[in-house]
Amino acid sequence: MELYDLNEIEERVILVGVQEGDGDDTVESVEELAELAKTAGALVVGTVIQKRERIHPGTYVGKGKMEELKMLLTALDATGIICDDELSPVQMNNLQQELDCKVMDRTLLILDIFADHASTSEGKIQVELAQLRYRAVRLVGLRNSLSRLGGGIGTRGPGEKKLEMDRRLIKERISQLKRELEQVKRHRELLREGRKRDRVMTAAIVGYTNAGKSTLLNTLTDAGVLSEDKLFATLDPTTRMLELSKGTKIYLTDTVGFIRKLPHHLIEAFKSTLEEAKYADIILHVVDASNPQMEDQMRVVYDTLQELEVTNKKIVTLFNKQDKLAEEQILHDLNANHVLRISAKTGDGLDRLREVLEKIVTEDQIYLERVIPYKDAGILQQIRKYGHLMEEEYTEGGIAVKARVPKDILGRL
Ligand SMILES: Nc1nc2c(ncn2[C@@H]2O[C@H](COP(=O)(O)OP(=O)(O)OP(=O)(O)O)[C@@H](O)[C@H]2O)c(=O)[nH]1
Ligand SMILES: [Mg+2]
Repeated sequence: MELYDLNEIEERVILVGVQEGDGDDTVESVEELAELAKTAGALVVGTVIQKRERIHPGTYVGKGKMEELKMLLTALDATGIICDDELSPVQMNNLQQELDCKVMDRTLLILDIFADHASTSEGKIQVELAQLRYRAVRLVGLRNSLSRLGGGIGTRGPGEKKLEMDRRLIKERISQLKRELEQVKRHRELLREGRKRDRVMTAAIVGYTNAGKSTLLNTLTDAGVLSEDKLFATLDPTTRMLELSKGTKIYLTDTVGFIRKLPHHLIEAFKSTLEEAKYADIILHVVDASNPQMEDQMRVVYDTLQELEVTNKKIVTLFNKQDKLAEEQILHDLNANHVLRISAKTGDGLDRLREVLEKIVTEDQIYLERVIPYKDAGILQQIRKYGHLMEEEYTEGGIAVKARVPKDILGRL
């Protein structure tokens, strides 16, 4: 009989951050690291922040802090530390030797959460790829670190559980995963092309993790996507059709959330998923208006969109979770176009959102009033398929129609 489940080991961790120069968001970043640690199932028992001109290239923190950490580890009975930046292989090894505890970093933590939440084969391939790339250059440090508890953070994932893989095997596995990903990517492209051929616009729901993106999709379309008060609840994009008014439709795609210091390996591996926004016509940017870090989070979203080369889109900014705000917290000066206050949870403001979406969709369409000869009745089918047939009247001279059609279709009619 097993006395304890290896996955349920209690990890007691100390969070470590370095505030470089006059950087000012270290505290917030470390608070978020605590959320990530919680999501990954660890118990945060302490936090250490060091101010330094720059991160120590060999040991992340300086000598003095290292001594402090050693004492804290014993005093707090901690099993490991989590550093708020991605550690180089050298830093990881040195910390491991100096502190003689499990050494983790922000990237390992995020990869672990992704690994835990990946459910589709595409998600799993992407996570494993990102994990292997991260591990490949840190084999020694990770092996020493992760073998300590025999489980927990850093050991979750679709791939090989043991870290005994050698570099050559990892390389082979990486090429295999890349080939598999190529296929999945093509499949995703086909789906996208299919939607494009339908002439139905797509809106991508993007935003910081936990902003309420999935809740919004669920409230609007009954999509039944998992929404949770956890970071990165969603990894795989879900697309649903939303009927705006009779005949006007739009596709909505829920996407993986963004976070500050999103590991480079993840961006690379998740490119095909993250790129859903790149091929959308409209960006619905969901913001958690109840979060004190709202502005920083919005900036991270803009930066990430830029990195993914998502440009020239119509953006609708949605200040969500209004139901959580006190009257004095509500911003009253939101007059800019396409900025709305909503509650995805209560449904407040969503009628207005539907109106805005309808306006955007119809902006791209041209109003048409015309009598179509009976011999060209096929045109009606085209209008029904690609546009919005508002009225049809059968007269002597032909069919009198009032309709809206996408600009690029007009020539064909
Ligand atoms: N009070 C309130 N809570 C909300 C609202 N919208 C979402 N939430 C809550 O916020 C949490 C996160 O919601 P999700 O919809 O999972 O957020 P997400 O943006 O999809 O998050 P990830 O997929 O993890 O990136 C859940 O606990 C929701 O119930 C809202 O309008 N009001
Ligand atoms: Mg979600």
